[in-house]
Amino acid sequence: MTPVLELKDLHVTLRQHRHATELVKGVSFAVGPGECLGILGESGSGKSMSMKAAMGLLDKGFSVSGAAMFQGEPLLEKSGEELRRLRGGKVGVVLQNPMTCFDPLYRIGAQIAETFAAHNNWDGEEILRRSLELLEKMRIRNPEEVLEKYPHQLSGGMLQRIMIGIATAMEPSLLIADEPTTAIDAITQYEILNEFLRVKQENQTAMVFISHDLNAISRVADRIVVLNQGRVVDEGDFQHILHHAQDPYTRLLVEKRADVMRRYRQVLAGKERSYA
Ligand SMILES: Nc1ncnc2c1ncn2[C@@H]1O[C@H](COP(=O)(O)OP(=O)(O)OP(=O)(O)O)[C@@H](O)[C@H]1O
Repeated sequence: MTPVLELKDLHVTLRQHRHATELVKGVSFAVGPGECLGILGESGSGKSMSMKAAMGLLDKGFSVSGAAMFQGEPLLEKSGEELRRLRGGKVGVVLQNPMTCFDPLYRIGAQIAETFAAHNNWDGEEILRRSLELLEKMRIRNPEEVLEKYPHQLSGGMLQRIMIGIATAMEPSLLIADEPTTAIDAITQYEILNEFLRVKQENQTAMVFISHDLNAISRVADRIVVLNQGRVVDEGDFQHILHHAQDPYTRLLVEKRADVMRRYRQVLAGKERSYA
């Protein structure tokens, strides 16, 4: 089966003055329909850069080589306009900083409606119904009021949820989510991750879920790729990463998680004793 997304020996180099710095050094992976690939790695390891390069989101200072294929078509050969059409249509992209994805001058409702209208032939009533539905799915209270707000009137977490809502409502073939739950509290995060799982199962959406949060990744990802300094250093399912990861940073994340789980069990045991 043709993967939905495939990166083959992807390199990204930043050229500044006469200096060239290679930031992504030959990354390869593939994601199939209904599969979620988690990309784990510390800050600066090249997680965002790899996906931005594939989706044409880097400016002219960066040169990209290798191959990135979407449903068998080469992405690196597509024009800026073709890639723009793909994003928000067949490919949903949820970026790290939600503020940059909204226009400060327009109300949230108008921005959701614009995205819906650009990619569907829904009438005004259908757009309003779907806009309210997406806010409700993202656990946003008073959705009618929220549609009337400007971006600066909402919290970062709310904007992040709205962005996830828009991307998932478009039922894309591929959803790329870069640290999508960083600004969201733990309980809402749990519900949002369920929404990712639902979309993956119901629509057979392929997903790339970028995070440095091993717990979040372990809930949604079927397979995990670990990046370190622009290279893939570990790859496998969650159990493999938990027990056999070689990379020191991955080990550190795994140990930190084990430590949290140990303390959680101790607290539970303490509670049980005090109830006895
Ligand atoms: N606009 C830029 N100009 C110059 N270097 C950049 C730029 N953006 C990123 N880099 C560098 O590219 C490397 C990879 O960055 P990238 O954003 O992919 O990291 P990341 O793994 O996604 O981490 P984070 O989670 O912190 O975003 C880092 O060394 C970073 O400093």
